Parts: sequence; structure tokens; C-alpha cells
Amino acid sequence: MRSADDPIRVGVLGARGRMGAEVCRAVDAAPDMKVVAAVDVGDPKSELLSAEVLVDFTHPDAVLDNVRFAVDNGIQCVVGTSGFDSAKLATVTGWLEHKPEVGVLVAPNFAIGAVLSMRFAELAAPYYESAEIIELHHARKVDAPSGTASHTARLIAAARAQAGLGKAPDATTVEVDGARGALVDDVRVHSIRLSGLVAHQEVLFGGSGETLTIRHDSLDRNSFMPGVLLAVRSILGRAGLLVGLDKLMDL
Ligand SMILES: NC(=O)C1=CN([C@@H]2O[C@H](COP(=O)(O)OP(=O)(O)OC[C@H]3O[C@@H](n4cnc5c(N)ncnc54)[C@H](OP(=O)(O)O)[C@@H]3O)[C@@H](O)[C@H]2O)C=CC1
Ligand SMILES: O=C(O)C1=N[C@H](C(=O)O)C[C@H](O)C1
Repeated sequence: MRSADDPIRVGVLGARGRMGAEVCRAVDAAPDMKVVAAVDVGDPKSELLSAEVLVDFTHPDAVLDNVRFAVDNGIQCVVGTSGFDSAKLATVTGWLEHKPEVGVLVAPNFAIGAVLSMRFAELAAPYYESAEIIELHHARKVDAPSGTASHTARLIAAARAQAGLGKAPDATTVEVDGARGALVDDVRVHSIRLSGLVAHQEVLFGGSGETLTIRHDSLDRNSFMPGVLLAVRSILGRAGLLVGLDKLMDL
């Protein structure tokens, strides 16, 4: 049992990756937490058992096994890895039914500006007949569309449905495959992969005689760290599945 003065014991999964390495630095620099295990491919997960909170930035194909490990072992879990659709979230919810004391946060994006921009998009969605998303990332990203764009699309779709809006107007009948992007809950998402970028998103709304563009840019991976540290602190004492850092921000 940790006393209030003891640092929070954090285990990092994907610790040698771009985000995992940044998380290890940020946690060790924070006065109230420390890294007790830094695990990547090939390392035994048993090293993580002394942690109170696991932070996962691995791969969409690996993350569910890691969350299962956390839940089975009664360890709180903060997940940044992308690729969570409703089926994966339902799987985690099922595991948590057997471990009701465990808390899991799945956050599509930990940058405060990205969280705010998703909320702004949700607020704007009922007022515009058209909505499309452009997400722009570094060329080493393995998944498309980004988790942030998929989550944003789902938020917009839910807000449109609630407002009674139908499909966005689109007269396209002749199309080169992929030219109109991917459809996520009927919202078009266009993915750019470009060397030099980190993580960027534009949400475009169009209506009568006006457009609104909500843009967020992560220019450095340190932009995600205040959100990750907030999540590590806040997940202690929480139970169940939370989706989105906004759930810890009173938005
Ligand atoms: N929510 C957010 O705010 C953010 C989320 N992300 C997401 O985080 C994830 C990681 O991104 P990024 O750091 O750029 O990717 P990287 O590829 O740089 O890092 C992932 C690391 O995880 C390792 N890994 C893969 N599988 C496992 C496993 N089963 N156990 C332990 N380690 C494993 C990889 O090893 P190897 O290379 O050998 O496969 C690699 O070292 C992505 O899904 C990305 O979309 C990224 C930025 C912000
Ligand atoms: O891979 C990345 O880099 C990022 N992944 C997350 C996503 O898929 O949305 C978050 C952020 O966009 C950076």
C-alpha cells in the first residue's frame, strides 16, 4: 500500500517507442510518480506487476492483450494506443465486469488542444450540413485513419443524429477509388502521411455562405505529456472504462 507521500508506481508498455520513451522521461521528471518498469517487445510482462498504473503506447494489434494483463492483475491502466473501435471497447467492458474495482482510460489524444478541439467539433456539428475531417501525421504512423479522427467523426455523427441531420450533401458519382476519403459513421476522413509532420487535424464544417475550420497541431510529442500525467494521477481510485481525456477534465 502506498502512502500519500510515495510516488505513483508507473509501468510503461512500448517504452522504447516514440511515445513510450517520452512518457518514461515525463514520468521520471514528475515529482509525484516514478517509472518502475519500462517494457517493450521481448521483455517479460511480469516486470510490470509492481506498478499501480500501466501506460500503454504500443500497437493497435498488441494493446488489447496489454489491457487484459492490467485488468487481470488489478492494475489501473491508461491507454494511448490507437485502433479502439466499439467492439474493442466492449471487450474491455466485458473484462471489467469481472474486475469492477479496476479503472481503464482509453484516450484517443492526450494533447489538451486536441481534446478541446474534439469538444468544439461536437458543439459545432449540429449547426452545419457538411462536415469532413483531414488528419495529417508523420509517415511512420501504421494506422489510418488516426484514432483521433475516428473518435472525432463518431462524436460529430452522434451530434448530427441528435440534431436530426441526415447525410451531408455530396453529388459525387464519378470517383477514383479513395478520392473522397474513408467513411467513419458517415463522416468523411482524409488521411495525409508526410515526413516532417507530428500530429495535426482539421475539422471542416460548411453551411449556408460560411465555413468553420477547427485545427489542432501537435508540433512535438511533449504536447501529449501533461495529459498523460493528468491521466496517471486521475485514474487512481477510478473504476470502470473511461473513453477520452475530457472525462477527467470536467469539460
Ligand atoms: N493518444 C495519444 O495522445 C497518442 C497516441 N499515439 C498512439 O500510440 C501508439 C504508439 O505510437 P508511437 O509511439 O508513435 O509508435 P512506436 O512504433 O514508436 O512505438 C511503439 C512501441 O511499442 C512496441 N511494442 C509493440 N508491441 C508491443 C507489445 N506487445 N508490448 C510492448 N511493446 C510493444 C514497439 O516495438 P517494435 O517497434 O519492435 O514493434 C515500439 O517500440 C500508436 O497507436 C499511436 O497512434 C501516439 C501519439 C499520441
Ligand atoms: O500515431 C501518432 O502519432 C498519433 N496517434 C494518435 C491517433 O491515432 O490519433 C494520436 C495523435 O494523433 C498522434
